[in-house]
Amino acid sequence: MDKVREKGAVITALGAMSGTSLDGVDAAVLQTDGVVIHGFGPQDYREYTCDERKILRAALGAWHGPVLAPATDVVMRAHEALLSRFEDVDLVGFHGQTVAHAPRLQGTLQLGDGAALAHALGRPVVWDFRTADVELGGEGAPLAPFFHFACAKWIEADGPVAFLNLGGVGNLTWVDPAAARPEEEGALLAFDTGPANAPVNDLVQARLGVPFDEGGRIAASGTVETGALELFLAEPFFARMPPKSLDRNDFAEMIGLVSELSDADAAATLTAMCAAGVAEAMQHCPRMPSRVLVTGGGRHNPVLMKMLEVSLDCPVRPVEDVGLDGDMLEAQAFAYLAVRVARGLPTSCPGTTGVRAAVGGGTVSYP
Ligand SMILES: Nc1ncnc2c1ncn2[C@@H]1O[C@H](COP(=O)(O)OP(=O)(O)OP(=O)(O)O)[C@@H](O)[C@H]1O
Ligand SMILES: CC(=O)N[C@H]1[C@@H]2OC[C@@H](O2)[C@@H](O)[C@@H]1O[C@H](C)C(=O)O
Repeated sequence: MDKVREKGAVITALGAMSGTSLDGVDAAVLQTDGVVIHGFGPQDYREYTCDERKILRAALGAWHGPVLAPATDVVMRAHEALLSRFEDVDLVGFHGQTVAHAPRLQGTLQLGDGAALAHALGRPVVWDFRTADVELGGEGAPLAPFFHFACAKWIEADGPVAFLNLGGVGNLTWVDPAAARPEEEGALLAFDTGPANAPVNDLVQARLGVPFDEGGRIAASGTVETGALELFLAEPFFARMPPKSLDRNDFAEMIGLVSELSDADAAATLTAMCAAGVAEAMQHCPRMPSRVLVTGGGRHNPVLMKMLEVSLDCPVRPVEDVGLDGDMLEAQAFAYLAVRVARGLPTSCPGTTGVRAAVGGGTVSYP
């Protein structure tokens, strides 16, 4: 614990992320002083079973009520099982599972009890990363951008780059690596781009009983229905200036737009919606980045990657091209943010969430 408090010491932090696509929990170790990335460590993954996923799905959109306790139980059990596999960890960053997100109305809700996890693991746990930002007028999301800033420094980017995360929802971070600190004005612009994999996952789960369109194989043989795509792009979300963030199911009704289409055409159209949302998002970048570095599960989908390449005006590459791990970047982000919280450093700023002033969000619980 002393090391966590010792100013400037490099911490071995373990981050855990249970994302909106509901596939499972990612966990990864990062060595950092909360500013610079000093190294990457072991990582692991715990997939949710079909039954667990059903319980989590049932909790989506709920702020209270009987669906939350069993879902919290699933989240806690999965995290305890996964995180107890790691040794020699100084600090844990625990994101939890977002089930509801409406920052200007009810707030934002991530399931999971960090105090109970600290007790179970015998290590300090940083959690509830989003509430403080929302209370200060921010969107509470996205939060990975401060880590993206550190990644841009780590890859020694010599001009603006963008990170694009394609999970259940998509989010884009434009980074100017010339800035000294992430909270500096003009260093970062970040926001959610629109739905990413969630609508396709929901479609193929409902129609074919499979959790996602592996390798984009279903979409690959389909044709994009341009009328549905136009209706999608007419949604006011896309014209809105950042900051902006989404709940996983904010675009759930898009499935209705493809309900008459074949499986292949419906999957192709929903996949195209994700790419079109990103293309719209690029218009908000202060300057065109030298490249878009893609992280998250969507980069494994060649149909989606091709659509992005065709519709964006700059190269689109997976983050592996610059030596990062796109399956673990978010888990690493919450390890990084945990150290920042423990050190009293900010984790969001007006450019990333629209919060009134740079703020460090998160609660530290000790065993
Ligand atoms: N091989 C693949 N082919 C096609 N799609 C894939 C593949 N692997 C993963 N995906 C997609 O990526 C999703 C998982 O992405 P990821 O783990 O980045 O999401 P997440 O962390 O849950 O979401 P978020 O970033 O929104 O919180 C899967 O549900 C699936 O839709
Ligand atoms: C409220 C919430 O959990 N939002 C997630 C979600 O998944 C992707 C996108 O929407 C992003 O805004 C955020 O996650 C990432 C990890 C973030 O905060 O940067």
